[in-house]
Amino acid sequence: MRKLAEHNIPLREASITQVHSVLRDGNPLIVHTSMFANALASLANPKQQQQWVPLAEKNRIIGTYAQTEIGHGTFVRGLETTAIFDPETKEFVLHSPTITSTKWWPGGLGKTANAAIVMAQLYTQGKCYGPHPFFVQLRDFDTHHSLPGVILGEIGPRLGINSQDNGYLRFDHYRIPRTNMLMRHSQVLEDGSYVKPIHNKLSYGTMVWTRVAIVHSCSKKLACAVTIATRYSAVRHQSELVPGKPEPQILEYQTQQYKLLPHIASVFAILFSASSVLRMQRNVAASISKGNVELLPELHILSCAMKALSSQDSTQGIETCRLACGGHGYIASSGLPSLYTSTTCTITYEGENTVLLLQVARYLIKSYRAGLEGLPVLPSVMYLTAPSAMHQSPPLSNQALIEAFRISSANLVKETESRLCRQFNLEQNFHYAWNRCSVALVHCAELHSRYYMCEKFLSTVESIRASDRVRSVLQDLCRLYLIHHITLNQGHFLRSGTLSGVDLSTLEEEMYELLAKLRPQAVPLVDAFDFRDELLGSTLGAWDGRVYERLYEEAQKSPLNKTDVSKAYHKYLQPLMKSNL
Ligand SMILES: CCCCCCCCCCCCCCCC(=O)SCCNC(=O)CCNC(=O)[C@H](O)C(C)(C)COP(=O)(O)OP(=O)(O)OC[C@H]1O[C@@H](n2cnc3c(N)ncnc32)[C@H](O)[C@@H]1OP(=O)(O)O
Ligand SMILES: Cc1cc2nc3c(=O)[nH]c(=O)nc-3n(C[C@H](O)[C@H](O)[C@H](O)COP(=O)(O)OP(=O)(O)OC[C@H]3O[C@@H](n4cnc5c(N)ncnc54)[C@H](O)[C@@H]3O)c2cc1C
Repeated sequence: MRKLAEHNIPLREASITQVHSVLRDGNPLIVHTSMFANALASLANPKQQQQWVPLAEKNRIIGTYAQTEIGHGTFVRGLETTAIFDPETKEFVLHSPTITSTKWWPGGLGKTANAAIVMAQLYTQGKCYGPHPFFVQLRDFDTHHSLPGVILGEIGPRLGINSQDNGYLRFDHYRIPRTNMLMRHSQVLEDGSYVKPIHNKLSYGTMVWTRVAIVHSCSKKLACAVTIATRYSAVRHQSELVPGKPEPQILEYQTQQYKLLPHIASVFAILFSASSVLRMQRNVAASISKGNVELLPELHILSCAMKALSSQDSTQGIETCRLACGGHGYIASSGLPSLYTSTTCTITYEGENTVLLLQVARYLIKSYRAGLEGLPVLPSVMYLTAPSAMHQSPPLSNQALIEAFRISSANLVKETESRLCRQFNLEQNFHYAWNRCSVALVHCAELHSRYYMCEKFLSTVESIRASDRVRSVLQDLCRLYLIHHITLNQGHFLRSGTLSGVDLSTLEEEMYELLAKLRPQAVPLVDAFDFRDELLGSTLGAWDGRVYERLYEEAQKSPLNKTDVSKAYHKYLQPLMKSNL
């Protein structure tokens, strides 16, 4: 926090710096600096901001974002916590009517936060208007005791991020002033009348913002993992590549290059996509402040798509890096286990990936149908009904590969839409038909998202300002990324007729050549990510390559090594050894 202040970084921008990576097993302040700060910035009106933002900036108020309940995380409309307006006292009464309405999971809620943005069903004049955000004080600002009517606790150990106190929260008819409803987009007036927002999903804005931040953080986490595994692979010598010759660096094995280089490429693909979505988010935020919500659906879908893909890719990439380090990848001091546990949760939080991909698929199907009818569709999905441009680029050029992605994605959407129509004719119910097609729909969303990421990678590399040598390395990496994902998705390209079996064999050959060509660049590429050793926190990945010394030194810190004979020997082992069992 001192560093943020020193560098004049506003609270809500802390999450896109590397400040949170310093704490490896999660951070009780992360939701405060990200979602809470952003909710105040985007959902509170100017007067409310004046009241709470300075206190939050000074950490007098430490907040969290309390939306998920034990019973509902995904289905936000199903939340059960109520906020009923009492016109007599001009207050909202917050209440948790059932066990399933208990808020569950919010980061920092258990012990750290003294306030929260609470999402609750808004009732006024006898009518429910759906989930709305409220600023709620939970603890006394001086003593830190929970306030009467607020029941708080921590939910217990998790797979990872255990330095973060994820909490639970119940309300017992807890009263807050009317003016604590975040009123930038919708309001409840003193007489209880409701003023609706210009778009009914604006109250979901904090989730959209966080999804964009997650994409960025996924590229950083994956960059840490590939740095560790690549440096280690240059230090580690094992087996014989040629019988009788010295043991080579394990990075010489083609299989090892195949494990690492596509994930190094992936760091760039995710980073460039993150920058593109971030730019779009800034434009949309500026438009919204002028009352224009036209591009909000596009931003929602793009952030869902990129959050889903980047969390999946980075999690898989980190696990591959761990495996690529053999036994030493399993030791905590390698840094890889905590990178994995603090990244795999991004698949679930801020919208479970399948659910987000189904949002993308819904948009694809709607846009495809609109395009067929000649209705206007937004830029990222115009290609679904645009004519094929396959013949215009040289065969197997980067542009041709992007076109192959585009046509295959459009083809899959077309096929799936026909399936949906057939299923609808059988079921006579759109929702049942949708469910029956949902595996295919998720595949549509994945291919569309991959197309977007490939396209962003290529267009960024083509326009980037860099020396010829650096550009050439990035071009090779980008090429490797495109080919790698084509080989992983060969079925779609064969089905759409955009690539033949011979094309795929040619591309595969090229991929193997690229692995060898990029091998000498692997260490410089990860060095260029420029992580300090303190930030990586890894015995295997430190810059000086003293892997074995560091492993040994770290082992000395184990509490079991404080004494030669442990207490457990006297208590359990010795009696067992003498018992003749
Ligand atoms: C280096 C280290 C640094 C680390 C730096 C990390 C970063 C910082 C990390 C902080 C750490 C976070 C920790 C986790 C924090 C939680 O996890 S907080 C809880 C997050 N919860 C979720 O994400 C819940 C997911 N669910 C949802 O968002 C919604 O329920 C769903 C799935 C979008 C569905 O919403 P719904 O209201 O039922 O809407 P639905 O009927 O499906 O759709 C109606 C229309 O609304 C549209 N719509 C839905 N949502 C939206 C939206 N948001 N905007 C616009 N339109 C929308 C739909 O597209 C649809 O449009 P049409 O097709 O009708 O045109
Ligand atoms: C580490 C961590 C931190 C978190 N921090 C916060 C926080 O700070 N604040 C907060 O409010 N919440 C937080 N959460 C909660 C998180 O946002 C939810 O867990 C997440 O949105 C998923 O919802 P769920 O748990 O209800 O999963 P569920 O929706 O119950 O998912 C279970 C399964 O059902 C499937 N499913 C659900 N709905 C559908 C559908 N419509 N179609 C197809 N399949 C479906 C899913 O794909 C999944 O396979 C956190 C969670 C974690 C793990």
